Formats: sequence, structure tokens, C-alpha cells
Amino acid sequence: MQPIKIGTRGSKLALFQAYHIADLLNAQGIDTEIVKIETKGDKVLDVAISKIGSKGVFTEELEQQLASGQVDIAVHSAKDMPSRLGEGFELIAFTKREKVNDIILSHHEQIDYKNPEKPLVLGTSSTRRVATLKHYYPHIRTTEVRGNLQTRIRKMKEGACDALLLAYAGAHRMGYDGLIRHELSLEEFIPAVGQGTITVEAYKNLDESLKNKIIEATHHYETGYELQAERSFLKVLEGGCSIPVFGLARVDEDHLTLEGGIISLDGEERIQLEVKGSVNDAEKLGADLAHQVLHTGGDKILEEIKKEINHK
Ligand SMILES: NCc1[nH]cc(CCC(=O)O)c1CC(=O)O
Repeated sequence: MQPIKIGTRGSKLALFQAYHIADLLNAQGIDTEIVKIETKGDKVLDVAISKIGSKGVFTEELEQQLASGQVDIAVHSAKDMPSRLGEGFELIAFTKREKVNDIILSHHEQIDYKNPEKPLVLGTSSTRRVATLKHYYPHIRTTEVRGNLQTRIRKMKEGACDALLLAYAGAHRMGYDGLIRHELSLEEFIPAVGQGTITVEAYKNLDESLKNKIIEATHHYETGYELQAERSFLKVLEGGCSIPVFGLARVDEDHLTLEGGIISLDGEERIQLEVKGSVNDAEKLGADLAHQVLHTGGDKILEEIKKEINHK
């Protein structure tokens, strides 16, 4: 059999994730070949993601190659995937989830983010993280630091900021555990939908038996239900990484708990609600939670955010 061609972005984190999928496939006797693809999100480094337009900046080129059959599957951080994929595309597998928390990472050993007396500048380009900081820690200033993880760390050391606010998963995968100074609580910093898991995307032309083999080798069922609920939640709220929507599902045997909400860009209004049910209703639970969030004032927050983003 021909090796399976795995399409990936060329950043170190993306390559790590692609090799992780390759390892899982190789362990089941499936040969693989990694194909690097450059995306718009990789090329445009001087503009905030929320301004490029969040829809698939890291994914569009990979999907073109999937559709033309140049690669068989594409590997992504699940968090980077828009809630609606192009016609014929599907996320067929989600790997076992890493710790989902956000973390504060710095080359300085002492970072005291809770003390209002201590000025602190955190680097982040996520509207969710900026808004959440404004809500809980209004004394912290933020600045946009973009680029891949190594670039951001370099910019931090050059003085762009005191510390970076990042996902644990990415920092850990890149081997930066030694620079992690704080793990943020899931009460305050509910992550973005999909944070901490890697996903496999396929196009409808993928051979069915090959697809099943890939699923068997890489899919983690509990994570899959969590992602189903979270992504269904996101779909109703028309998320994308420029809107500070957060959502986190937890599966315990066949029970699923989904927490999620939205926060205004200035951090003043924050709505967080929770639904519980069976894993078999994951998709419905996600949509239900989203509608509840909209009905409890989320609709106004969302409208306001869209206005503000369009004006920038
Ligand atoms: N927004 C970019 C991005 N997409 C996925 C991760 C981290 C890895 C993951 O969550 O699986 C990151 C970096 C970050 O948010 O710090």
C-alpha cells in the first residue's frame, strides 16, 4: 500500500502534531509521509489574526490539497478549526486530550499576575484571553505578540512583554514546561473550544476502509464527544478565533458536562452557563447551551463584538 500523505503546516508545533498522528498510524502498521504546506496564517505575521478574518487562515491551503488529492489527510490543532468546514470536508478523529488550561510562560522566574501593585505586560493575540484578563485582572496590560511559539518567546525575551499567555498544550508539546510559571484556573480561563486536542481532517474522496483504519488508530472516543458538544456550541455562536467565546466539555463515562459562554471585548460582561446530559446527545447539548447563552444576554454581547470588530 502507498504511504498515507499527511498534510500539515510547517511550524514546529504543527509538525509535532503531524508526527504524533504519523506515530499512531505507524503503530498500526500504516505507512505515512509528511507533506508541509504553507498557509496564509503563516505568511501574514504582521497583522492580528482577528483582522485577517478568522475563517480558516490556517486551514484553507490544506483543504485545497485535500480536495485535489495531493494529501490524504490533514492534521490541525482542533482549536484552529472553524465550526463550519467546506463542503465535503470532515474531522474524522480527535486525539486524546492534553491538559486544557491556559498558562503563563516567561523567562523571568517570578511572575506575580495577581498583585495589582505589580505592573505586568502579558503577550497574547487572543481576544478571549485579553477580555478574560480585563474581567478578572484589570491591572494587567496586554500586547499583541504574534508568530509561532519560538518567535513569540524570542520577542518576549527582546522585551515585547514580561510573559506570554498561551495554551498549556502547545507549550508542553514544544518542550517549554520549564518556562511555565502559572497554570490558570478553569473557573476563570475556560479555554477556547477544542484547546488541547489534535484533529484529523479528510475529504469525501478518502477511501472508506482507509478512513476507518485511521479512525481506529487515532480517535479517542471521550475526547470526540467533548469536541462534538463544544463545536456544536461554537457553530451556533458563529465563533472563530476573533470572538471571545469559550467552551469546555468533560465526559465521565457516558455523562457529559459542558460549560461555556461569551465575554465582551472590554471584559465587563461575562456570561457562563452549564448543561449536562448523555454523551449521545453531545451535539444537542452544545446547541442548547449556545441558545441559553444567547437568551441570557449573549445575543447583545455578540452583536456588540461584531460591530466593534468590523469597525477596526
Ligand atoms: N491559536 C493558535 C494555537 N492553536 C493551538 C494552540 C495550542 C495547542 C492546542 O490548543 O491544541 C495554539 C497556541 C496557543 O493558543 O497558545
